[in-house]
This record gives sequence, C-alpha cells and structure tokens, in this order.
Amino acid sequence: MKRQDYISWDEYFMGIALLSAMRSKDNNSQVGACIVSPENKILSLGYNGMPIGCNDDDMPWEREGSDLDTKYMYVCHSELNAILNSPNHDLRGSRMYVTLFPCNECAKAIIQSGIKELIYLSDKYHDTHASIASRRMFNMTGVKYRAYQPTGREIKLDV
Ligand SMILES: O=c1[nH]c(=O)n([C@H]2C[C@H](O)[C@@H](COP(=O)(O)O)O2)cc1CO
Ligand SMILES: [Zn+2]
Repeated sequence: MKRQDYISWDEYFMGIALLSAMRSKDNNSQVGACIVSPENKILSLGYNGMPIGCNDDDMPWEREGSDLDTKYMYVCHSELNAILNSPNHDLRGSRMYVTLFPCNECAKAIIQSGIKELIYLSDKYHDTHASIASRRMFNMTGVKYRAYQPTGREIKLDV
C-alpha cells in the first residue's frame, strides 16, 4: 500500500510560497507567491522585494513618512515578481498560491496574464479599498479565489 502521510498539492505549493516569503527583507509583511500549471508543475515563484539593482540596504523599508521615504513607492509585490519571473510568460489557465490576498494592482496583472485561480493564506487587508477592488475585478473576470484551508500539519525545515 502506498504511503498515506504525504502532503497535498495545496500544502506543497502554499509551503513553497511561504518558503519564498522568507526571502523578503520587509520587516512587516513577508509575502510569497507560487504559480502552478494545470498539470501541477511550478511555473514561477516570487516574493516582495526591491527592483533588481536597487540595493536593499539603500532603500527605505518604512511604512510611514513622506511618500518618497516609504517602501510603498519602490517595493515590487510578490505576485508581480512571480508573474514577471516566469520564463516563458505563458501563464494562461494557471493558478497562483499567495500568502497574502493580492492588492488591486496585482489583481490587474493576475487577470491580464490569464491566471484563473487564486489560493491565498492571509486576508489581513480584507476591508481595504485595494482588496475590495481586487475582488470586484476577480468576480467580473471569473478568476476564482479561495482561502487556503490549514491542515494543522507542521512542516519543519532543519537545514
Ligand atoms: O498583495 C500584496 N503583495 C505584496 O507583496 N505586498 C507587499 C508590499 C509590501 O512590501 C508589503 C506590505 O506592507 P505592509 O503590510 O507593511 O503595508 O507586502 C502587499 C500586498 C497587498 O497589500
Ligand atoms: Zn500587490
């Protein structure tokens, strides 16, 4: 009989999204994304970070202050990074695992790239206009979205 204690596809890909998030330099929100084909092959990964060539040590990571001195002006969201990192750029019909529900800007990129399903972990900005706008666009365009169902399984990495 086959082994029964294996992790599901959802646990596998959300786990990889969480691992990707651990690369983030953001001290408040670490976000990771994993894009997967209908055949369950990983197409791309991303996490929130500064654009390539912008030195992490020279960029602001603050949340407050004058616009130009906050991270928001510069940081590239995990979802956009995952979309832009995909080698062949054909994401039609794929699904995205992301550790935080996407903002409206990422929602636009998700829709335009043909991603058809979104599985998210945290929804901590559920009531913000950005999240409301994302849901509005997903509903209109038929992009399915669902909250990841935690299994309670602890996955420990000791490397
Ligand atoms: O969908 C998202 N994807 C994503 O990568 N981010 C990033 C941008 C910032 O680095 C951080 C949000 O910062 P904060 O939670 O401190 O406002 O998370 C934020 C969102 C949603 O706000
Ligand atoms: Zn975003």
